[in-house]
Amino acid sequence: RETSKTSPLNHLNRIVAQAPSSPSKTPTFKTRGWRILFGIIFGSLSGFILAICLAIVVRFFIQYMNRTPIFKGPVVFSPKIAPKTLQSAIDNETQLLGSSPNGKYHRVVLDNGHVVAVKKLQRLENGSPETQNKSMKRQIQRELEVLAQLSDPNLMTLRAYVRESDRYSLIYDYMPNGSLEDAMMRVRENQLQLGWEIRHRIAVGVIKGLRHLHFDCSPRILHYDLKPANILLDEEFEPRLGDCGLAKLMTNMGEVASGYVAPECFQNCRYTDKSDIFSFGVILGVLLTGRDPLDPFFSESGGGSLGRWLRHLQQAGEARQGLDKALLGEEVEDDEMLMAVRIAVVCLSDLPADRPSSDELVPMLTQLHSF
Ligand SMILES: Nc1ncnc2c1ncn2[C@@H]1O[C@H](COP(=O)(O)OP(=O)(O)OP(=O)(O)O)[C@@H](O)[C@H]1O
Repeated sequence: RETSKTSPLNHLNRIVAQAPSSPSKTPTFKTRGWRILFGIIFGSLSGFILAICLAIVVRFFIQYMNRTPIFKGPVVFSPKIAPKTLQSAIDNETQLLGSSPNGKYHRVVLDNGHVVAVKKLQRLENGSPETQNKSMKRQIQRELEVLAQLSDPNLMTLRAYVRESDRYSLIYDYMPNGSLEDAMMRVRENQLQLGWEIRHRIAVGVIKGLRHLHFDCSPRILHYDLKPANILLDEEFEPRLGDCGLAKLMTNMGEVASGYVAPECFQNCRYTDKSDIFSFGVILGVLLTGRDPLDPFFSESGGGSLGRWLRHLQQAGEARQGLDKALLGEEVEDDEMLMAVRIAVVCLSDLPADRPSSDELVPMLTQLHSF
């Protein structure tokens, strides 16, 4: 009945109104869905990023709080040294043992009668900003702690150190027989006789100390400055490597010991364990020939260096002529020494890859007689 009252136009309007929603309204629903989805993704993403940032901040804060403090004054690793009296003993030091552009060695007698060797290093002139300076001091501190942990009969262990501002003093055991440099000088001046047995023992001890640094320490330690002045001799002439791993504290590395530095260090400043082996080769050459690698003889008529001279003699089958006259004697020992010359020549190869490792050299040198 109502239909009958409605005009055709109204009827049409009602049909349009009751018709299912028009296609123009569908995107509104979809957009809302996308918005919700986008909101969820954005919310969780920003929450995730915020959590990461917070974790980083907390981590840095914890790291900052746990930072190793930078020690000033004496840091002692040996029960034989009293920190309280160490500083005054160093200040009153008397006997100078050795001196180089990197610092000075003194013999110091402590209050309790214990004798130590103190290396007073040159002031660190880094001129760096305070923060960099601090991180450098922290790094040096960590490295000194590693050197204090070294425990091998053929290495000088750091017993203590004292830091005063940018100056470090390193304390080691005092070695009554001085260094191999001192000993070889006395040998050349006929004030000391060192037979092959002792020289061989010194060579074996040096390579064992080097093997400990190269293969037993993690990360491996390179010596960087292996030379007779850094090989100390105890009462039985057993050698101990001194100044191990002090590269960061030495401001004049390489200048002093040019006769012992491997060629690649001059050419491309690349220092590896094989560069230490080259220095060992020169030391073995010094023990066998009794000559100083800086002897003018080598530049005048020895082919330019101890290594080239030894190689030339060995290739010509005349290695015996290179041996220290004071060593020549029994035939068995001569054979051992000639084998040692061959080993020295390989260690002095120009290419680092051609040199044996310290690990290979220990059995080669200890079993000379079996070759
Ligand atoms: N622990 C020690 N006991 C006894 N004498 C030592 C000891 N350490 C060093 N010496 C003496 O000091 C000398 C070395 O002095 P120093 O280290 O200043 O010279 P260097 O090794 O040529 O210098 P650098 O290594 O800084 O280039 C050795 O030859 C030795 O006589």
